Amino acid sequence: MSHYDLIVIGSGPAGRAAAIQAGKLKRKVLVIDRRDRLGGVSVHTGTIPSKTLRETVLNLSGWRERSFYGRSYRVKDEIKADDLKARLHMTLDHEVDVLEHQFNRNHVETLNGFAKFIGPKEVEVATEAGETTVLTADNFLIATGTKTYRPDNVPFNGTNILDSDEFLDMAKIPRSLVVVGAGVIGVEYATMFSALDIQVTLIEPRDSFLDFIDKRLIEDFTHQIRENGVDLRLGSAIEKIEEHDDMVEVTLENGRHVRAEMLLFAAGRMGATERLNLKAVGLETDHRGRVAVDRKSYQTDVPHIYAAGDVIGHPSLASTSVQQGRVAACHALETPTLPESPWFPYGIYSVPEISTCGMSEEELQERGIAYEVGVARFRETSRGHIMGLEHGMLKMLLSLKTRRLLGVQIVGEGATELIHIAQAVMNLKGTVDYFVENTFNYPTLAEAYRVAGLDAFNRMPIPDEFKVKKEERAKEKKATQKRLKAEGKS
Ligand SMILES: Cc1cc2nc3c(=O)[nH]c(=O)nc-3n(C[C@H](O)[C@H](O)[C@H](O)COP(=O)(O)OP(=O)(O)OC[C@H]3O[C@@H](n4cnc5c(N)ncnc54)[C@H](O)[C@@H]3O)c2cc1C
Ligand SMILES: NC(=O)c1ccc[n+]([C@@H]2O[C@H](COP(=O)([O-])OP(=O)(O)OC[C@H]3O[C@@H](n4cnc5c(N)ncnc54)[C@H](O)[C@@H]3O)[C@@H](O)[C@H]2O)c1
Repeated sequence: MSHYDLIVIGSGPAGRAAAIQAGKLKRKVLVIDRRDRLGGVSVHTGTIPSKTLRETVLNLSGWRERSFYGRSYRVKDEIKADDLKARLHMTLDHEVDVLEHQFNRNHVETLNGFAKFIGPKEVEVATEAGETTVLTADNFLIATGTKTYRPDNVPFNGTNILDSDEFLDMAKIPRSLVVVGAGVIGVEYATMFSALDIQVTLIEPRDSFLDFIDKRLIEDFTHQIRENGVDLRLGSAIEKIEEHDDMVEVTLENGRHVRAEMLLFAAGRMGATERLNLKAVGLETDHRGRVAVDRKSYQTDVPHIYAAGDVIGHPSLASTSVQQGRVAACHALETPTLPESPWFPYGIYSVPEISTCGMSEEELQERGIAYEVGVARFRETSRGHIMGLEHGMLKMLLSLKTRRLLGVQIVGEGATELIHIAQAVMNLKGTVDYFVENTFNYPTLAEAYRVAGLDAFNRMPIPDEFKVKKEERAKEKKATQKRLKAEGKS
């Protein structure tokens, strides 16, 4: 029976980062994944495919050029499912290739099969062929991520009533699409397909959506997506979903009906822990199948078993999963490491993009923090004119007491890249003065930071150290007059 320093269950971003970290520390590490290809949800059905699809949609539809050439401008007239899939396969193959190479270089062993605990330091791995292997380790990392939430009353059929894992496999692009759930997944896919000129209805039972984003930004975003053709129905709980003559019909509790060729059900995800047999190690999960951990070390209640990534819940991002996996491996292998920074960005790859870092205006109000706001619109920047941007804004929130940057919210082109300036300034404890003192490349969208910074700066009280004292100024004036007189110039 093989024994390891660390066994990682799941090869998504958390498992991958943990395994490579263990390899760098020259420890014996094994990654088990039930899929025959490494990479997890992130590479195969989540982050990478959805972002590749977005890029393909924007390129083939000519979306970014339409403000110059009109709404009917297209790079390719008839876009088919195969056009979308071609680039997807190339990107995924490349991602898997890079990952396998990284594992090889770092002596990370891999095994394909379903893992379950059979004892505190023992897992059994079952292959698809029905063979089983038992392996032991000093430490374990549960990085099994999530699976889609599929309630029994939704008649999933794998063809036109799909969850988000199946969605990218569609045989044909529908002419009309209903997306249920205006969470991050629902909003991203709804807006991407709307950019392909597909009639999209986005249904959300609650009266609001993406509540962790600043309300003003969401208002701007809602206006834009409605203008782009998304039929957003908030406060619309679903009574039933049925299939009639190749069409999907959604009956809403308010009595209204929505019909479309395809339905995407994107109402959240559940921790993939059901088959791990966590009872065998004395661990429990919450109602969504998630495992509780100490948020600094990622240790579960069983000290040699760690958990990281989506399986521990919020924030459930590939980006944060990577950090968590690395920190967990270091802790398990008793190696000091740098902690995670407090401020990390959210990126929503909708059309248009949204990205935020730090607090929203609502959060500042709840906490009773006195603040000032600075706003810049992309159409007011030269880069925005060059790119033909009609929309897009950056909103900056600053403490009136300390002048520190507390939050930045961006909607529009390049938001997910631009946000890292805010992240750096916030983590380095920067103030509004940073944006006023520093020169930005011109013409860039990043210049919006300077514009928003100045907007707030002009309304903020000037700190004492910047104020030129009256007496000092009078003294200076006198000294200058004296000097000029002595030089015979006055
Ligand atoms: C459509 C979509 C788009 C997304 N877009 C973004 C984005 O743009 N940016 C971002 O940061 N995040 C995004 N995310 C979230 C991101 O994909 C997840 O945060 C990330 O994949 C979580 O990584 P993880 O390491 O927890 O595991 P996962 O990537 O979920 O991988 C877990 C792996 O464990 C395996 N596994 C499960 N159970 C077992 C078992 N018992 N035995 C063996 N193997 C097992 C699974 O097969 C899987 O391969 C998106 C998610 C989705 C669904
Ligand atoms: N760009 C990114 O970072 C990115 C992209 C996609 C997904 N993700 C991650 O994936 C995870 C899952 O995303 P998600 O959008 O599926 O989940 P979510 O929890 O973000 O959103 C689910 C939405 O569905 C609604 N809903 C819940 N039950 C419903 C029901 N029965 N009928 C109709 N609507 C219902 C909820 O009100 C909510 O608005 C998120 O945690 C997110 O962080 C991240």
